Amino acid sequence: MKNHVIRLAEIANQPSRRIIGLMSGTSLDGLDVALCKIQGSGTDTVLEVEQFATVPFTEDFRDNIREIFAKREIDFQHLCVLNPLIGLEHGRMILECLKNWNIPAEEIDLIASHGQTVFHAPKKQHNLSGFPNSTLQIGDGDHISVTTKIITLSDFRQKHIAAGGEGAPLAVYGDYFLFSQKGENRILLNMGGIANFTFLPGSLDPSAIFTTDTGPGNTLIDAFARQFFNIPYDDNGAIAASGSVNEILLDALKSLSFFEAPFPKTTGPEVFNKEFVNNLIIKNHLSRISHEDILATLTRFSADTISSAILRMIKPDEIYKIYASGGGAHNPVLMAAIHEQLPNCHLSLIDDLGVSGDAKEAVLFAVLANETVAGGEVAFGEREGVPSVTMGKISFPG
Ligand SMILES: Nc1ncnc2c1ncn2[C@@H]1O[C@H](COP(=O)(O)OP(=O)(O)OP(=O)(O)O)[C@@H](O)[C@H]1O
Ligand SMILES: CC(=O)N[C@H]1[C@@H]2OC[C@@H](O2)[C@@H](O)[C@@H]1O[C@H](C)C(=O)O
Repeated sequence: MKNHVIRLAEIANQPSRRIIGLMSGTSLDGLDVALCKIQGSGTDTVLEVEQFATVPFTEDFRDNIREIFAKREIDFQHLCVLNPLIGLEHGRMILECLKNWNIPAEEIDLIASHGQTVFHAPKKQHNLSGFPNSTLQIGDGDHISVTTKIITLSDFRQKHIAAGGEGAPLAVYGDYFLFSQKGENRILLNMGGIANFTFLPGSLDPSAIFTTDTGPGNTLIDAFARQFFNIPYDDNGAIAASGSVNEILLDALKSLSFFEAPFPKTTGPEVFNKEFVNNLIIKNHLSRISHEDILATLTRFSADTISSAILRMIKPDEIYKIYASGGGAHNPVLMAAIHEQLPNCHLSLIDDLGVSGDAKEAVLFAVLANETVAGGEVAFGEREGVPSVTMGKISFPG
């Protein structure tokens, strides 16, 4: 047997594994790097987040991604050269983190890399007859593995699609393993560029677990904060708080058919982008609306669509606790608007359950890699959106 296969089997048999989880989301703010110590697997998973950092992208790196990000028409050569470049850059960022943490690379068992989503096109969105659900993450895993000399699992979403899912949300797997609690109905709400939630029933019945994207989290707010105010995001929702919600624009935004479609569903900035909003502004003769009012309206749009998705799912006679994570949990205007519409739900932060909300998605990929290498059967039952599969492709450094 080849040495690297022997090494992988040894890692699988260890009582615990040190796994670096990586996430680079739709906000393009930076690479989230979570060093996790993971013991056991499945619902017996015991997690310790040893270190966490977000390595910010340079403006140049971000612009390079934006050139192809969520666009229907691109320079194909640029996509081709970005795939290895992102892998190399992510590898370099990991080595930088390890140096800062004073941890030698030899002490790390695995890397679990999400990569950079550049396009997401489920069937319900592309509507092309005969074509499957599809999603594309780049940042090649072999380049990460060779750069760091650490066995790397990457490209987790393809298997999910191959097994019948839309490639997202994958958070449901980690959420179920790490955060299920007997007797408490939990809703784990993540607000990144796009928002999604996982419902974890207090009964612990895996067949009742539910997950879906809800629509925009911060992606539209960020896009217009950048365009109007030349800032990466509306810090603490200050600009939105200084404006007023425009009800005509809000109604027009909410009339998109995506919101009527049944659960589970996924989406991305391919749908929720500046053109989508600008077209509605023109169509509804709202060109005099102030920049502050646009940000106030977009913030309320995210809050309303998140809340109404949750309301569609919860039963009026049961009690639910919502645990928020992702960058949107730092926006008090967004959080207050959600709370206002869900008065019967207790709203707090995932940090209360012992994992930082900023680290949660990177941790998820470490948990998924742990399952693939050392897990048992994943028993979610066979139903739409949550296939029972292990995910990720394995790259060896040698
Ligand atoms: N203090 C803050 N005030 C307002 N918004 C904030 C604050 N901090 C972070 N954010 C928002 O959170 C965003 C980053 O969120 P996050 O890192 O969770 O997204 P992501 O992981 O890139 O996206 P996705 O989960 O959709 O892939 C920022 O772009 C910004 O919009
Ligand atoms: C295709 C893609 O990258 N989707 C992301 C995105 O960001 C949030 C939301 O849209 C979610 O569905 C998913 O990420 C998280 C990590 C998930 O799969 O659970």
